[in-house]
Amino acid sequence: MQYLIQRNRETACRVRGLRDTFCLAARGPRAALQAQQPEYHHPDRLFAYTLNLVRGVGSRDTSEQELPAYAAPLQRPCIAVRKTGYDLLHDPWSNKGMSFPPEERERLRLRGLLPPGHLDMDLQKQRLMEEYLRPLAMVPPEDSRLGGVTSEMARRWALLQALQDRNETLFYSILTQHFVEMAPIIYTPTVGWVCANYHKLYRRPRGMYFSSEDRGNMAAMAYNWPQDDVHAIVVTDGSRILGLGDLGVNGLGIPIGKLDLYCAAGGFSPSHVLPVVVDVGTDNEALRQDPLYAGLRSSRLTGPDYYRVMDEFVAAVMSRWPRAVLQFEDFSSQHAASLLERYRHHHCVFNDDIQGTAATALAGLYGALRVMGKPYSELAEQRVVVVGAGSAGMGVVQLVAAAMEKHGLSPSEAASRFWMLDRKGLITTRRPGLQPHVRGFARVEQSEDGQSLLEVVERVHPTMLVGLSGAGGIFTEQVVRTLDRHCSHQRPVIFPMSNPTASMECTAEQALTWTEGRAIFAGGSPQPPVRLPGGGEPRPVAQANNMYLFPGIALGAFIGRTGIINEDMLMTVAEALPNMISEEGLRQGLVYPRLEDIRAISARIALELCVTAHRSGHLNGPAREALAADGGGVGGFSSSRGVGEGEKSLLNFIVRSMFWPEYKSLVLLPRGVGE
Ligand SMILES: NC(=O)C1=CN([C@@H]2O[C@H](COP(=O)(O)OP(=O)(O)OC[C@H]3O[C@@H](n4cnc5c(N)ncnc54)[C@H](O)[C@@H]3O)[C@@H](O)[C@H]2O)C=CC1
Ligand SMILES: CC(=O)C(=O)O
Ligand SMILES: [Mg+2]
Repeated sequence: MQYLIQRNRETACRVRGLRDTFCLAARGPRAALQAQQPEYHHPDRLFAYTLNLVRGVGSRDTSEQELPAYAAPLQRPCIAVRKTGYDLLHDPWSNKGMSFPPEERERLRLRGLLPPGHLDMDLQKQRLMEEYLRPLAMVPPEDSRLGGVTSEMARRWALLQALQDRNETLFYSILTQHFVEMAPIIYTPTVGWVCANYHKLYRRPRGMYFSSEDRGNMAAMAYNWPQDDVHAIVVTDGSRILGLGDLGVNGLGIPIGKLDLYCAAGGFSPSHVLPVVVDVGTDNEALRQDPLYAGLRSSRLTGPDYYRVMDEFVAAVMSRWPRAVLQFEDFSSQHAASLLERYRHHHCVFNDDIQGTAATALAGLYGALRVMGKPYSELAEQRVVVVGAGSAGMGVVQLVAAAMEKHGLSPSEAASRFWMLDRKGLITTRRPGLQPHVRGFARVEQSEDGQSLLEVVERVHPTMLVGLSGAGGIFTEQVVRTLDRHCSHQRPVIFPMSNPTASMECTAEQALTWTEGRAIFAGGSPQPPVRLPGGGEPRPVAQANNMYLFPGIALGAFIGRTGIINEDMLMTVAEALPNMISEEGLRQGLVYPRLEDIRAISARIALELCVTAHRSGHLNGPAREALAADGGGVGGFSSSRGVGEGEKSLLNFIVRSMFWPEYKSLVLLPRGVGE
């Protein structure tokens, strides 16, 4: 028997080169097992068995009586692996994708690296064969909800996704070079289609999954992620993905898309960002019934249970990566604002839909004033109708009102410049159960409660119309023409900001046609240039999307170690962005700077955020030192505000800190070094 072990050990060591592990594992009662179970005479099988003992079972105090129970898993053939976690998933010889059973996920440190659901090999084959036989069958041109995403866009997404899985440096090099062309492929609108179909498109794991079934384990799970130094995390609970509603764990596509922009536009390194979905169930019945759906099939947690899961998640990731910026993305309004309030004072968190969108909308409205040759202070004269009183709409109203106060209005005067509508129409103080932050902007004329958008526009004569409802097409021809007719002393400003394309409240072509070119327009998703009847050059169209700001906000907060992101910072970046519009852009009616310059824009936004943070004592680390130092100049911006010497130095520091995708020399570390 001793001889048998010796022989097997030597063979296994020779074959596998894993002597240490094997020798450790081969101590104890394995000899008896070999005597009883001839299949363990094969070195691979003996090795796998002993390895399993080391990893899990074997950590217990074993005895010969227990051997048959230990032997049970080995009724099925097994192979030896040395890799665990992320490395194992990316090893094609051992990877099983979503077929890893729960005990292997635990033992091999895969927990959190795969969706919580399980697919057996039959389902995996079925999914592949469906696509094999009907390529891109998931793109239904007739599905108006996802309109705007063609099969060609889906094909390009798949191509880029496969490249990103193989070679991130090449992926980001191409993406930064062709940003304007490719942003609609990796981000809105294509990402909306991707999320709706993520359970069919899923190939390789990307990011992390925490679920309500992981309660009690999240702090440990965070260590399954292979990177010790994460700089930015984008998390969703999948409850409100763009204007597409509850998509459960499929929503992970959004944090992935956002972080692609963090890297391409904001200069974060791809190896230091982490996309996450927290799976608390889904109320999307169609997904729950779909055999390929990869998330929990229970209905969504709510109330204290929900917050317990989120608290544990935030504590887990913030304790492993305390310097990371944590961005909340596409949480339904039921939880978005309360989550932000819950964590914003203790961690560097921000909600992109509330805060990033608010700053972007305010920047666009200032941009519209610049297009009209008016000063920012004219904002206080505007009459603003906002359709959609959810996270995004309320965030916008609050920040724009704060800006009006800066321009001299009292809080009540500022509130009186807004008319908010939700799916029940105009919101007045008559509405029961209004949350305090909505009540402050509810109209006091209670008899008008529930008025339609058309009635409001007819009566109020707004100058600015913002859509954040997710309700595609509700800026009808009649609404837009009425708005235009009553907007005699300035051009009407129309921002249908919902995403993806089919959820936009109207298109650029509609708004410009119905107003005969007078509208100053910006839409949530990209729009092609519009050629108006009567000829002339096609008019380029601005995109009112928070992608203009969130990469720079996160970059500034991370580099400046600000610890918080507050309203002052949002206000500053909103004021800075329109200053980057070129004179030609203003002539063309563009309310945002050129998207081609997104990296320079992000660097500048990061600078503005850091400078504001410095004023309130929130700037820390090397960024604060850089601001105090003299430095050389950095070019590339058209800003009306000059940049002082300290700021030049800080801008240099920011630009130098940004990831740039290029191949670098790789060296092989000798064994033992850096381990
Ligand atoms: N362009 C951008 O940067 C951003 C765009 N968005 C878009 O804004 C939309 C809303 O996002 P959230 O506020 O987070 O969602 P939410 O679910 O919190 O709020 C939606 C609001 O729209 C209202 N609404 C729905 N249907 C309506 C209708 N037919 N008429 C009037 N109001 C209606 C709802 O009552 C609710 O008040 C989404 O489509 C999202 O993609 C959100 C963030 C950023
Ligand atoms: C752009 C974005 O964050 C949204 O549509 O939700
Ligand atoms: Mg969003």
